[in-house]
Amino acid sequence: MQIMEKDGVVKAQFEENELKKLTGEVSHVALDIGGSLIKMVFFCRDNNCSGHEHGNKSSKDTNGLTNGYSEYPVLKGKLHFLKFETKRINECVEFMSSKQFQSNGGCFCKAPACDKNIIKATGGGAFRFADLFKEKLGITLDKVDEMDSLVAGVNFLLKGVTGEAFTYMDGKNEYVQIDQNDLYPYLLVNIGSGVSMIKVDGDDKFERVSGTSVGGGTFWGLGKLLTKCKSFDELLELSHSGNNRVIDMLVGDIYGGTDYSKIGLTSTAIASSFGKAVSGNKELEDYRPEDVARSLLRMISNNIAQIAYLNALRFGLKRIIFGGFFIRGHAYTMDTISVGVDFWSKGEAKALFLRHEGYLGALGAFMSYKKDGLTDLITHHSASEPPKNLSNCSTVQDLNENGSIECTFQLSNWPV
Ligand SMILES: Nc1ncnc2c1ncn2[C@@H]1O[C@H](COP(=O)(O)OP(=O)(O)O)[C@@H](O)[C@H]1O
Ligand SMILES: CC(C)(COP(=O)(O)O)[C@@H](O)C(=O)NCCC(=O)O
Repeated sequence: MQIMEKDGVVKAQFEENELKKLTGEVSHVALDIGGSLIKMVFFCRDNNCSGHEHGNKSSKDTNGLTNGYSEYPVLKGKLHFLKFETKRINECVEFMSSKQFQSNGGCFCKAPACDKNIIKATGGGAFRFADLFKEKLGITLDKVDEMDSLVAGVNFLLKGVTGEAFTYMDGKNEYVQIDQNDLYPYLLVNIGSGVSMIKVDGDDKFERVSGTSVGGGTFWGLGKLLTKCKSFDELLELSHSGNNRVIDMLVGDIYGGTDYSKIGLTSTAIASSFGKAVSGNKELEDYRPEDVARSLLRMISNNIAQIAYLNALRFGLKRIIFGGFFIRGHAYTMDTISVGVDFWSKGEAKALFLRHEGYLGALGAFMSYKKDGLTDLITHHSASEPPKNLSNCSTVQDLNENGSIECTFQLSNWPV
């Protein structure tokens, strides 16, 4: 069985041998099955951790949990992150089956409300693939609303994980510690296949205020057609060496090389994305795929940044947090978005990015185990070091090494 793609986190944590060691140690799996990717978050107890932190010292069952104690068990371990392509959902199912997630995947607990073959799932695929999970794994997907999950996920990260949020501009990233008393309001812009914009005013207080169908799916879909790239990462990589000016029509192209300063446009500003393709007798083959990829990435990122800014302006929000796997920690994408937000807001609004950008929904679905007795999920320290300077790497992949999150939680529905 091949895992479609291992990002830095997974590579560091889940080489085959490591995966074998995880058997029987995994609990509380949550899925976010989106239009493009399946994101999985699961908790794995530390090997050296018995699973019962405080209270009685009597014998433990095979799960490392106590039998018939008056105290609730406290589990210590890590949250791990993994993703698969939605079109290859069978690989996800095979992975879960091989790790026997169906027998210990839901929860450790025995309370009726917490059946071990029920797992939390969000995203459209929680509806679309419910029968598949039931049929192949005997797992029932307990559906959690996608917007609720995104907000719960981002709030968890912003409150609990040091080094999670950062700004990115001119090749430099800066880690931002957000004061928890000054977290709200903010605009969450989740760039998945499509884009959702959510005004967040409190822990469970939010409103989806806007969205656009021109998102990550558009970039990858059009990019695939126009460049013949075989993978998303190949398309991103290609864009790295491209020059958008070959295809984009700049203000200077229209104004004879000069700025249009009266309305604040420099000669190098893009007047019309892909606009140059109209003039001349060039066919698609006459353009370098890297230039096409670059123009496309710039067009989509700019457009999202502009809609995000307009929504921030609409509600007087100063902080715009960008999530979703479209960003992929890609330097040029983040730079384009940041410059766009800065330019249109005249420096008033700030774009923030997240290290676990693509896992907001899955984390939020994971948090919803709270309702079933998982309480006090406490993170112990940061995912790892705060972001390094990104100037020499094209994606945040390097950053994500050891991106698993150390935590403990308590199971309050453990039978006494
Ligand atoms: N390995 C990948 N395969 C496909 N798309 C990817 C990949 N990595 C990043 N992406 C981008 O991420 C987008 C999906 O982001 P995601 O937040 O997972 O949304 P969804 O929930 O719609 O799947 C894709 O449309 C694409 O732009
Ligand atoms: C329908 C969705 C919430 C699904 O989420 P996704 O799988 O794209 O992450 C999202 O694609 C979206 O918000 N689309 C934009 C629709 C619109 O506002 O025009």
